[in-house]
Amino acid sequence: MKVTKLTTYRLPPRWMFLKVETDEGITGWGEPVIEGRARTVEAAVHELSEYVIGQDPARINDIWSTLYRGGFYRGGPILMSAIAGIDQALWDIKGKALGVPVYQLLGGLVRDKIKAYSWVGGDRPADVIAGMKKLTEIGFDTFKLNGCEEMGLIDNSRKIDAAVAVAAQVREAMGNAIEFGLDFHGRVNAPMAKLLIKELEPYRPLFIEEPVLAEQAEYYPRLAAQTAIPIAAGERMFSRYEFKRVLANGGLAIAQPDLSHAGGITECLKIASMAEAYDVALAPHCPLGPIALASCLHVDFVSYNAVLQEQSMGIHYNQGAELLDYVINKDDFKMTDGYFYPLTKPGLGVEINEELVIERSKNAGDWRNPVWRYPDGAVAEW
Ligand SMILES: O=C(O)[C@H](O)[C@@H](O)[C@@H](O)[C@H](O)CO
Ligand SMILES: [Mg+2]
Repeated sequence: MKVTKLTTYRLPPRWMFLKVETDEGITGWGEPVIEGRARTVEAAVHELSEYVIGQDPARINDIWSTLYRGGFYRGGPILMSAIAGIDQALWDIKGKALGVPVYQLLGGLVRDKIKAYSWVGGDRPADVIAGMKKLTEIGFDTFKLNGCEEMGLIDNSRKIDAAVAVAAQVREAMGNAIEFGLDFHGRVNAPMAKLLIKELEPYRPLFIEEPVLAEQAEYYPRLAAQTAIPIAAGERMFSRYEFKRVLANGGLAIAQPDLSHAGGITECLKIASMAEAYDVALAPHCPLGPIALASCLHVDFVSYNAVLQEQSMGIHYNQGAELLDYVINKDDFKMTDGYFYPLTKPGLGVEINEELVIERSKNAGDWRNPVWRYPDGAVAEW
């Protein structure tokens, strides 16, 4: 079998799908994208396609190594997201060619279901309680919300109190019937992270995500030393080499590689195993679409340390399209009591409505995250 063609489709709300065709009629789908830089990743996918077209799609490891090592320069969000989407599609082809779901190719199920969590509250979490109550009715008991709004390098008590008030309201309204992670979203610098985490301790968030930016990962062990709340990070770490340093330095309790940013299934499996060796849990990052989610689920179902799966149903970013809009086999993604079950169809287990993809890709738009500014006019981390 040989790869014959790579076609990319930028799509609402802010996704990109990749279709990889072969000379035996088997097609694989991937989801290479960096939110807000879809066109850049698209160019990278087509530049890398020179190393994929004409190749045997079964040789995933060799193609992956060629894409990663063959261009001298390596790593980073753009190239690793392009590789991720190609890798996902190659695993999809392999599973379809052999008639088995990808998790069977990776040693089979290590669990029967994986707990999902849902975003509530949007960019500026105010009233998250209503959102949580609605989702508990369909079985969710685990949520994530932004831990704060903009936070200056040194900020004032009112900002800290506003952030803590949200966590206090959640615990007040929901008790310990639910759990919630707080995503600092990289908005907080080391000095304020120490203070904010200390003030949040009494409300026992399930984890604090990106307490500081990934480029400040050396603070993770120092922050972990001051708090019992698990530190989570990984969505802006793009290879096992980035995770290696962070795992070795300690402090990380939950690794959150993104299956569409960190080299795909091939690389994230390695990251999952490395994390397990350090007793670090796996909770793949996934605010994206169905192919990214399916790729996460196959890794979750073969990774002993997988504990939670992010998914974008109802996420504040999904304006213009919802998680399963482009999926034919929607029922396979049904969450029961807040859990996902294995995708058992061959390959990744996502049947893409190609006609709708082609239609909606005609005016996809270019999603951009907001650029926030501090009161003094300087750019703030969003
Ligand atoms: O945890 C999450 O889902 C992420 O922090 C998410 O909010 C961002 O990755 C966003 O997608 C960037 O555009
Ligand atoms: Mg996050």
